[in-house]
Amino acid sequence: KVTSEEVAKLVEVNVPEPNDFHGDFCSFKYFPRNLAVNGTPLAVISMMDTLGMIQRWRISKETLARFTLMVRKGYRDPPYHNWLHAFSVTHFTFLLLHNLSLTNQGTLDDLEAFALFVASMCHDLDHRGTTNSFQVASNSVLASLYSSEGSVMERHHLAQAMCILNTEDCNILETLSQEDYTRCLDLLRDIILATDLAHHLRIVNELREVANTGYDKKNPRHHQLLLCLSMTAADLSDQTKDWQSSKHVAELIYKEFFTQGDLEKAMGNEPVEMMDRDKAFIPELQLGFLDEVAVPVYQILAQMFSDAKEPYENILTSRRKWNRLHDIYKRRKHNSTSSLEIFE
Ligand SMILES: Cc1nc2ccc(C(=O)N[C@]34C[C@H]5C[C@H](C[C@H](C5)C3)C4)cc2n2c(-c3ccccc3Cl)nnc12
Ligand SMILES: [Mg+2]
Ligand SMILES: [Zn+2]
Repeated sequence: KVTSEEVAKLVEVNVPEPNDFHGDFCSFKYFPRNLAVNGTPLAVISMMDTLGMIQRWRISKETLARFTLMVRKGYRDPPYHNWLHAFSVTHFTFLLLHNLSLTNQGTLDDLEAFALFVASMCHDLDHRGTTNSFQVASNSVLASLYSSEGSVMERHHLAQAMCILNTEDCNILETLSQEDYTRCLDLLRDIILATDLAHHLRIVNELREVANTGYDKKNPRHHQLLLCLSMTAADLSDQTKDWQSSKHVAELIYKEFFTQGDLEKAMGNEPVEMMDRDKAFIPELQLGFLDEVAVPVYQILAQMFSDAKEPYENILTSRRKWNRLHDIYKRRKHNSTSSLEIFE
């Protein structure tokens, strides 16, 4: 799947500093989707090197190169849930670990940080651009495998990550002790399953509790909750960038949603409004998602870590812009506007 030439090219070149990719690379305002896609494998290696993970876990550069290329190849090309999404999620995880210094003061231990980074890369592997409920409704193979446990897609992403780790010369965990190896797989499982937003909604009250009482580094449950919060914050991080970038990403997401809605109609099923291009009013749907799901994530994070204020302020700005768009389009009478017209 990955040629030895591709691997050799990645191994031979010097590992650049993060700022060699862009002056703002280490800042929360940087939009990682602007990086040329052929530069992303090297950027992943540069981020891991900067976080000290290559040395700490004695990862061979060749194994890391092959693993990174295999993960990139493990993504399909739907409008949103592709490798560029996984890369942008991984970049935000890098920002959290690097800018909040989560491992220097023991907020997270080294193995948790490493698992969070690897999970970010792998968390949407082999995504088909359809939701968990669509798997069940369409009786997909993945639903037959996982629907009894729930989080169908997330269990598949985890299985794909395990497959890559079990592939010859791709196992970046091979140098870990038996104890660290076992714990790392458990962490990868918990973190990837936590990317199901239904799971996030189940723990969000507990997250608020921790933010109010204060994070306790001695409490293993607080470590677990912070890993889930960090993963969700990374997964939604496109909404914490500048307005034009956030709007462009929302366009990709609704392209995916509406394609699923078209499929559901073709199957004779009624899609939910969010997936129905004839019914969706995107500014309203976006405001709902920001208020009910996304903004609280960064509010809780900023409450726990003062250095995480910037993404919270950015998503509030983004919300204000969606609100303005909502009012402009709500006032216009012709409600036959095509739902994607707002992206013109
Ligand atoms: C901008 C933006 N909008 C989004 C609007 C809506 C939803 C969404 O899944 N809604 C819900 C609404 C209820 C309660 C739960 C479970 C289901 C039922 C479906 C969530 C996601 C959105 N999303 C994501 C994203 C994050 C993780 C997985 C998939 C995706 Cl697409 N990343 N960015 C965005
Ligand atoms: Mg996902
Ligand atoms: Zn994702």
